[in-house]
Amino acid sequence: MKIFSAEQLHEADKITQEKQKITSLELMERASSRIFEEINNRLNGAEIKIKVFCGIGNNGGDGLVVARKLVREGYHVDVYVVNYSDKRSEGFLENYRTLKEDTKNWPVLLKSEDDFPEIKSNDFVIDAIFGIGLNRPLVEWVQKLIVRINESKAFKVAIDMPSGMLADEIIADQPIVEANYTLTFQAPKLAFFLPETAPFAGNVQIIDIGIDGQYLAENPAKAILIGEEQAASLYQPRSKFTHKGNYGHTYMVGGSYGMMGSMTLSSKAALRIGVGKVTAVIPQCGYDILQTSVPEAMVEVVPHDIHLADMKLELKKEDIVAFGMGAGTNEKSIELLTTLLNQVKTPMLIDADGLNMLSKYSELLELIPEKSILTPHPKELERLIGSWKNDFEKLDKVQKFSDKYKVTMVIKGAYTMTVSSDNIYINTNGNPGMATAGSGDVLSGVIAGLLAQGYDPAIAAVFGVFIHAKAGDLVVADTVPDALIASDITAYLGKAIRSLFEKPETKA
Ligand SMILES: NC(=O)C1=CN([C@@H]2O[C@H](COP(=O)(O)OP(=O)(O)OC[C@H]3O[C@@H](n4cnc5c(N)ncnc54)[C@H](O)[C@@H]3O)[C@@H](O)[C@H]2O)[C@@H](O)CC1
Ligand SMILES: [K+]
Repeated sequence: MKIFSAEQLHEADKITQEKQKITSLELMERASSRIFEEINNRLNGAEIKIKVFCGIGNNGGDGLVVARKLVREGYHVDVYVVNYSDKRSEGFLENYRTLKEDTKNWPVLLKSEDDFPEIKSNDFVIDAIFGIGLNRPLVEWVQKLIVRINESKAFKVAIDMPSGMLADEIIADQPIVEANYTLTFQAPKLAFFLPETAPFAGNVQIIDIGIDGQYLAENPAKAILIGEEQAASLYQPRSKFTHKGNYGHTYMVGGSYGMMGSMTLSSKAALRIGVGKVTAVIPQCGYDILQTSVPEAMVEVVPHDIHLADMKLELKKEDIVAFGMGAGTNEKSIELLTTLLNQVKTPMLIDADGLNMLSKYSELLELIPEKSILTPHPKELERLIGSWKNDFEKLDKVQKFSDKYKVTMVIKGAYTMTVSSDNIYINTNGNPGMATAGSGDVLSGVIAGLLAQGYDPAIAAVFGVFIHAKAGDLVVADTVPDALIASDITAYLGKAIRSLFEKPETKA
């Protein structure tokens, strides 16, 4: 699913009105009716006090329409107009008039802190103060109102966006409504998925308001949310008349004394995702460990007992090399990475300590083979690209890094983002149980295994991240997040792929 910028969404509204020959007011009525239906379905006539906070733009207009419909349905509704400016939109003014005429429900005008109503924890708050039009810092009393709404602990539903949040940037230290639900129009917004802002959106539900399909199809997305259907379309099924040579050979290079588990986890995951052959390249101390715990893998040892050291690998031109899992940053290990970067011409996967080596010796960055995949967690990312002032700047820096070095970056987190030059792919499945030792090693094995099977690197990253997270979700469906360990993810990789092709009624 595509994610558009606020500017694109404003344009999409306009084009929809032109093409469908409807007024802005009619589109607002349509959109807000859908919001009303969602809320009404959930409340189901509950005797609850509803407080609707409306701004004076079109988001406020939506709030007024929803309020009018709730009043008509017999709910107890109080409407507050957050009068932050005199520039009321036509959609607001028209619906303000209708609400008053139609329901005799007079909104309360809020102009300062003195006017704030008491909000109780059992109230139901609808936030229609700002939507995608918010583009500058809020005046102080409106900030205080948002803080007051949050402190109330009332259940909060935001229309289109939680107020205070911008779709495409962040204003430092500005409070944002902590919504339990965000009912958002037509397309998700990028801010819903970034670590700093995502928690404020709560559960996001997309409300289809019939925006022009051609606009949505033809305009470039700011980012893409990867869903099951799309993941399924990326999968490359095996054909009958093939042998292991058709499924690639991946060299997993890493490990050090005490960290050999990284190599067993990543090697096994590469095999489980379907690679033809795996060779683990490890220090001598890991020989028995690897041979015993991953009998399907071949093992080559480097000329050192407890850490990696320089050696020449006999690679075929299509072989894939994954470097860094559990490697440590010993000088000798860096020599091996340098040799590999000079030798390998196919895209590599670089993870963990491999990334730390690249940060420490930035001249190595120039040697990374084109289309390689880097899989940093936030700390490793910071060492690579420097610090950022907010998540939007981080994405911008990652895109520039990806462009400069022609690599795909997998930014690991609750919502993992894969950045390949202009494209940002967002993964939302996965669960907190996956925040556990070794889960990144499994991901490296999965992506390297897909690369070796001939997946295009960006696709190997996107599909690998999706399947890894899906496997984690299937594990948790059978247990609790706390109990998940990394090898469980590997064990469920097959089920994760199979789940993409199961009919909805047979799905777990
Ligand atoms: N016909 C349409 O265009 C539709 C619009 N819709 C709603 O309209 C919303 C967008 O409406 P608007 O563009 O009117 O914007 P908002 O209602 O989000 O904001 C109102 C106006 O406030 C001003 N503003 C921005 N930051 C401010 C600040 N810090 N302090 C004071 N004023 C500030 C801006 O000029 C902005 O236009 C969407 O989020 C959605 O809820 C929906 O009804 C769907 C249809
Ligand atoms: K809102």
